[in-house]
Amino acid sequence: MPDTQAAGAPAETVHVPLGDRAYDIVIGPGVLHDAGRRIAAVAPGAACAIVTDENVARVHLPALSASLAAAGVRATPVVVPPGEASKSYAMFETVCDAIIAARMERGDLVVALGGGVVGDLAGFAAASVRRGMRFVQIPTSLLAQVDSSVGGKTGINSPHGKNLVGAFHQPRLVLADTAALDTLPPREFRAGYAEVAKYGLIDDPAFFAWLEENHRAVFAGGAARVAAIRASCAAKAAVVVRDEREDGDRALLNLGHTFAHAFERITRYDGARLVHGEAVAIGLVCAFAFSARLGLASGQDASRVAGHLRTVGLPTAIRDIPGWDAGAAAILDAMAQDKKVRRGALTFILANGIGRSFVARDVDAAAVRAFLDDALREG
Ligand SMILES: NC(=O)c1ccc[n+]([C@@H]2O[C@H](COP(=O)([O-])OP(=O)(O)OC[C@H]3O[C@@H](n4cnc5c(N)ncnc54)[C@H](O)[C@@H]3O)[C@@H](O)[C@H]2O)c1
Ligand SMILES: O=C(O)C(=O)C[C@@H](O)[C@H](O)[C@H](O)COP(=O)(O)O
Ligand SMILES: [Zn+2]
Repeated sequence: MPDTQAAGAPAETVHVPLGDRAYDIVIGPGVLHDAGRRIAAVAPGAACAIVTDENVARVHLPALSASLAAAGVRATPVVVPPGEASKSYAMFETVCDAIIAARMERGDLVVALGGGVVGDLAGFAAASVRRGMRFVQIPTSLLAQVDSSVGGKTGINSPHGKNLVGAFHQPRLVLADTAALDTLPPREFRAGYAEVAKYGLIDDPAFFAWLEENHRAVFAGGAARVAAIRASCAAKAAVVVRDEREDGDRALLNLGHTFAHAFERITRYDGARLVHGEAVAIGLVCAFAFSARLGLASGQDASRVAGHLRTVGLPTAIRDIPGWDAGAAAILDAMAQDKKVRRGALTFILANGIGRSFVARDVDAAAVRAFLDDALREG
């Protein structure tokens, strides 16, 4: 359970001990204003390409630019349109060329200022330009602060599926300014909450129970919110350190995602209909309902998962996706491109109960199809 006592402190650090790729995640209100000093400390003398989106640039780029200028760091902003559609081949090319045009050298930094879209796109550019530049994450959405800024997965989408082109490229530093979340739209905060709940569902039932009790305080901000972010980062860091490149255990972080990524591809990454965290919420409910159907988890646990996510206002059924008209065959077809597929067989993260998730290889596609048929019928 998170320690909310300590959350009043100005900034806290979660260390990610990855040998020569180790880094700190600094969490707290106002850390953005100190970014210049912290960045200059991890990369003395380096210039920065700040990749951000239009929404975030409007509210948070001035503070970052001022902080870098005060620390004597040369910085060039690269601003992309907001939304999942920017995780594209075309935007990847635009961002890489802008970094190169700004004469950024290999030893310079790509700084991602924004949500997971900016983080994944900028990180992949950092992994690619001059065969690998240094990279700093300044996550400004809840989802990015608890998940996407940590662990080094970067990439873009293909029309065939989510995140199908990318690289593992760890950041040198993560600066999570919890005060930056005050400007985040409520829908996006809720979406990020699905990834927070995910950590409880994977292997920490006490954290899930704490969220059931404290979700109002987490949404309200303050100590409970900082505590939830810190606990999420610590949970993710522990898995990443065990299995950086997803040869085994890291797949647990994909709980709900075999479903979620299929929904996102079918809705063509249209954030007006479905954003990633919402897809994850429905995916988590599906993973538990499917586990219950297979006799692994109890129906009670499956209902508890759906009940909590519904309580915070997240969608919990496929039919909650506006304009949904695809059948089980289309969902299965999308799932066939999942990166966890092995020799054509589906891998799911299933659960024996809340906090008791496991990686299930060779899941029977016919069982998935029957489950989806019923889920679509029942709503
Ligand atoms: N690499 C990973 O490990 C990992 C993990 C989880 C999710 N992801 C990816 O992350 C992406 C989703 O990230 P997201 O939910 O942050 O979406 P996002 O980056 O699209 O951000 C959500 C929206 O909020 C806006 N925004 C962000 N911060 C803001 C702020 N402080 N104030 C005002 N507006 C703000 C953005 O402009 C955008 O419109 C997906 O592409 C998903 O696949 C990656
Ligand atoms: O970091 C991971 O590992 C995750 O699986 C975290 C997920 O929340 C995230 O959406 C990730 O991008 C999905 O990874 P993918 O390999 O399925 O694209
Ligand atoms: Zn995710």
